[in-house]
Amino acid sequence: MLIKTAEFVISNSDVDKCPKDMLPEYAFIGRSNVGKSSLINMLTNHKNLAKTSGRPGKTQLINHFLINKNWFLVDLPGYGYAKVSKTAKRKFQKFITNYFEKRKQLVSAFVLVDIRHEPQKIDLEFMEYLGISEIPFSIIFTKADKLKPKAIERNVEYYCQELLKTWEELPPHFVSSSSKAIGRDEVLQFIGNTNLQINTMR
Ligand SMILES: Nc1nc2c(ncn2[C@@H]2O[C@H](COP(=O)(O)OP(=O)(O)OP(=O)(O)O)[C@@H](O)[C@H]2O)c(=O)[nH]1
Ligand SMILES: [Mg+2]
Repeated sequence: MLIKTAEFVISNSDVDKCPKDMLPEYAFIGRSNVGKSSLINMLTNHKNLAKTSGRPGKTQLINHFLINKNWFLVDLPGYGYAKVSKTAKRKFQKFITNYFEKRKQLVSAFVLVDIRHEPQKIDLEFMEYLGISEIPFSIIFTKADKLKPKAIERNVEYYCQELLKTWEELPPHFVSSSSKAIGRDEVLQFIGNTNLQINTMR
């Protein structure tokens, strides 16, 4: 999958206001600061297409980026950001779950987890939610540049073993680094292999 063009289209908190085109889309979700927006920039080879920050809570809305004029990458806000009020958290959760439940154009989600961390309850619960909702997803282990190859292998293996305690099958998974462009070809190839098919049964 070659990315020739990538352009920002719209940001909003209302799934009903997302682009109406029936174009396939892929959404990036995970804890605040895990590297969702950076990964979108790395995949599209754009420095500042999606806004990133060293501080968690940068992305606050659903952001649609049109790729090659015929499919979307979607940057979502992160979950698990402690400094947000309970009311803000509830409001946020609602528009994210609305997005996942209503968005027919969503082909697959990518759940990002920091490769340095042990499996976190909030991520495992989110994956369970996707499973129950029958939304296909893959895992992307981010910030691989922070670890040596041996540690990468060990952490991925450990994560997979933990997943197999509750999942019958492992979801597709990738290792990435946005600063070193690791995982770019694999993720883009995976997207290409899904044939950009919208599941009209959802
Ligand atoms: N070393 C390293 N740092 C990264 C990588 N990806 C992201 N970062 C850094 O992690 C921080 C957060 O990155 P973002 O892409 O803004 O994270 P996000 O998941 O979009 O965060 P929210 O929008 O707040 O949910 C920034 O300081 C990035 O530079 C990576 O692959 N390697
Ligand atoms: Mg972000």
